[in-house]
Amino acid sequence: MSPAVYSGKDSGSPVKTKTMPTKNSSSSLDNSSIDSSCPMAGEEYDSVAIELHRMSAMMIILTITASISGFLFGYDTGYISAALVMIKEDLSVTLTTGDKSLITSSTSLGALLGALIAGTIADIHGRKWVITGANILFLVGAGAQTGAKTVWTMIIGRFIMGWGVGIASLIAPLYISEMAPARFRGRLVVINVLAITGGQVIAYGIGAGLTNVHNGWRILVGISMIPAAAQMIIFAFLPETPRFLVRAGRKDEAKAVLNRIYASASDDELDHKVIDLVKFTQSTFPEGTGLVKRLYLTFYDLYFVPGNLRALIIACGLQGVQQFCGWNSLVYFSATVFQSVGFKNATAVSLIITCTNFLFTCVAFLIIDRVGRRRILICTVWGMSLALVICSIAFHYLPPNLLQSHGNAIDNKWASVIIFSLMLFAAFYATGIGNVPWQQSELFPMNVRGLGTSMATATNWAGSLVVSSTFLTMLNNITPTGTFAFYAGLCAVGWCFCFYFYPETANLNLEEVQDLLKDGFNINKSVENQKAIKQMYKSRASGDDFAPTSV
Ligand SMILES: O[C@H]1[C@H](O)[C@@H](O)[C@H](O)[C@@H](O)[C@H]1O
Repeated sequence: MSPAVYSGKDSGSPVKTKTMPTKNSSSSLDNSSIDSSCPMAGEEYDSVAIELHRMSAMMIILTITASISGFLFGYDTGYISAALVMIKEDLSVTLTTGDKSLITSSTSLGALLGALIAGTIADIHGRKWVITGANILFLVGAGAQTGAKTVWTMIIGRFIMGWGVGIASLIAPLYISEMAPARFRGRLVVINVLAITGGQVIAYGIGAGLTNVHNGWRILVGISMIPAAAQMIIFAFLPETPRFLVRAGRKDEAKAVLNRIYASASDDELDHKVIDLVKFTQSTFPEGTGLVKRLYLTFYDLYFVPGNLRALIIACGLQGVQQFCGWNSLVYFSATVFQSVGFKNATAVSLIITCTNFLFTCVAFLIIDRVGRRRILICTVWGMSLALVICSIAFHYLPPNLLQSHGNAIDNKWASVIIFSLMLFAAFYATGIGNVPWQQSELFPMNVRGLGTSMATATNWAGSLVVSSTFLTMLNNITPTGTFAFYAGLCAVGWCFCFYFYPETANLNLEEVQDLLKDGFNINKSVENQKAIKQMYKSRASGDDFAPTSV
């Protein structure tokens, strides 16, 4: 594959021949104007040009508004750590380990189910309305928990909210990546991850502040209804993605949306962009194919077209590594762990860990397009393993019953090592595997993107479910030392997966990713191609090395 040189006629890629744009195109895109028989569609043109425009303020508004979904994902998974130590007897009983595991994992189970259907619903009804649907689930779930008087009401509330979380976790990055100009896509998707980790920090912060407030956890849960309601209202006024509109045959509307994203683009450039999208998104199903047949064909394409299957293996594998490294055991239970080893304000200590996660997601934001996804993972996943080994050793030497013997664990040197090692773990995690898997939509061609991202997101939540429902039992049965050593081993396996299966996809456009995966995982080829592609964008964008990812 020769990097970055494609025919505008064939690929629809932003990286194409340097033929100049046509001057005679119509601004109105009826169906015939973008039919392949149309003269304009047959001309060669410079489709890099539109990608070199500055990003509009509208794109930033869209990204921030969509990222409220990420915030809710983070907040709703984050507050449970504090809530579990605050609930005490407010649900009529003292929570057992089983109750805590169920309350926590019911969200992951709901999210797993939500993620499974989200991609298909988004393909049928559009991305925008799926976000609204997730908001309704957030509101109902939070309402049920805020007023919960029993453990089961709490579990059901968390389960309903989980559906919202699962749907939102898939749809927000999808919405952003389908809206984003190619060269800003990597970073814009990381903004959603910043919102997730920021949401976790805020949940922990409010949790720490409300620790001693009677029924404070109800306030903590209730607060989540504000952003959910706000996003629902704002989204009513925001557009669908151009891709969905094109696929639905609403090309003029798609062009209008593109006009708001590429605010300074010429009419010609916008028309050609729509033509590109048509080539990418047009349905391959014969006219009149029913829903069941469509689903069957999409499944078939995803699992039996080798390139798609490789994309699926990578996307699901990365999401699996993200979850089975054990990070979320800390998000959900760090306060419980710190409390059990004798920290006085356990939630405040947990806050240090989530803040580290947030700060290093900012680092990822700065380097993801520059350094590349693969390189970041190869350089960070081994560090997670190392940090967990240190943590495991420190737990081994930590005196039991620290609370009774010392008053506060913070005075113990092994306790400090635990905090330090978990901060190190969080830093390595957040820079790499915490966000790279959310770039998943760039791996799939449009015809299997909804289903492919559903499968990958479901893998994420399945991992989260397993971790959240087994972590406390593991602590009891194989001790914290054994538990963290186990996760260190899984991180090592995760590193091997990244090394052998994940090619570098940064700076590639969609055709290049598909092409790359067609006949193998092509790790070496992908790494070699990077320099040439970066160089090409640098010269075209006059020194801007903020290169594109995919269409
Ligand atoms: O990308 C996010 C982020 O890393 C969060 O901290 C974590 O809780 C989520 O599971 C993950 O998907």
